Amino acid sequence: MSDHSADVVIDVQQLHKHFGASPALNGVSLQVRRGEMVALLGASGSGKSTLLRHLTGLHKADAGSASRINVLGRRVQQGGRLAPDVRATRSRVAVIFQQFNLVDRLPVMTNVLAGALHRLPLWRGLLGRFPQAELQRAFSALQRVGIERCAWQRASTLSGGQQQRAAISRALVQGAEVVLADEPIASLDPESSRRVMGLLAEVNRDLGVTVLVSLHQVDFAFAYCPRTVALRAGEVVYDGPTAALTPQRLRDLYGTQLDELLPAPGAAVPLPDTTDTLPGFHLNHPGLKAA
Ligand SMILES: Nc1ncnc2c1ncn2[C@@H]1O[C@H](COP(=O)(O)OP(=O)(O)OP(=O)(O)O)[C@@H](O)[C@H]1O
Repeated sequence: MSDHSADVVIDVQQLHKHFGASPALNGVSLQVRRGEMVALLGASGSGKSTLLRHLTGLHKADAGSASRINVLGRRVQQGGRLAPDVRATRSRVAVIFQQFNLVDRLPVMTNVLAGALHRLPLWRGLLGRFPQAELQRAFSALQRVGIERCAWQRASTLSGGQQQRAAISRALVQGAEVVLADEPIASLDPESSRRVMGLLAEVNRDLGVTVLVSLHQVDFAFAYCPRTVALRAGEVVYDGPTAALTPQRLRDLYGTQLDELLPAPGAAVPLPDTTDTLPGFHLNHPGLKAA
């Protein structure tokens, strides 16, 4: 991988994290190249969220440790200290959480436009006056994920799957080069899960966005992610092609934890899907004025 160091957009070296006396990450090293779609697999408590949160500096590694994280060629943190310009890096990275993706009381459109705030003057965000080009971009992003008809609804009225699709729209409006998705399908039904994973795969394939997505369902890793990094108890126990994760290999890696990673008996195989969009919807709402 060192031959392609310019392509490495996520570079984690020797990441150590304790919460109190308990180790959560124990020397995790990981590199992801531009344009990859990688599953971060692991049972509950294996450290997936903790790792993802370090990538944008939401968690700091153990002070004084050898931990070092670079994203998009810029230092995020080293030895438990955040880089002073971490905000600039964050503006190029979108984070999609399992829940709490959106501001409930605001319209979906406003939530999606939040992706544009990093490149606009503060007053525009405060007054809700967005340039026409940004409104158009937000609407196109909602069309892309197939929920433009929900643009003017309060976010709280959307289903979980629709909320995740809105979060993907926001990432598109942001122009994110990297998407970090933390269990984005953990609380969704299988059909919504398929739709959300399909959209992440589409964004990765069509726009070249690098995607690191944590999952605890191995079948979704098989269906959508060519590469899997598997965590167990805060350590990387596998990093390679998802297709090479045979049932025996998974059993060797996870033992009794494997039940948590397998689909329920009889569950449908989550094959990739395409999105449907509704033609003929237009940008037209008095609540947000183009200016
Ligand atoms: N803020 C925190 N304070 C204390 N301990 C924490 C904190 N966040 C995570 N932990 C602990 O760190 C370990 C890793 O947790 P983490 O949430 O990263 O796992 P995970 O793989 O994302 O699990 P899940 O799939 O359940 O979200 C767990 O033992 C957890 O209890």
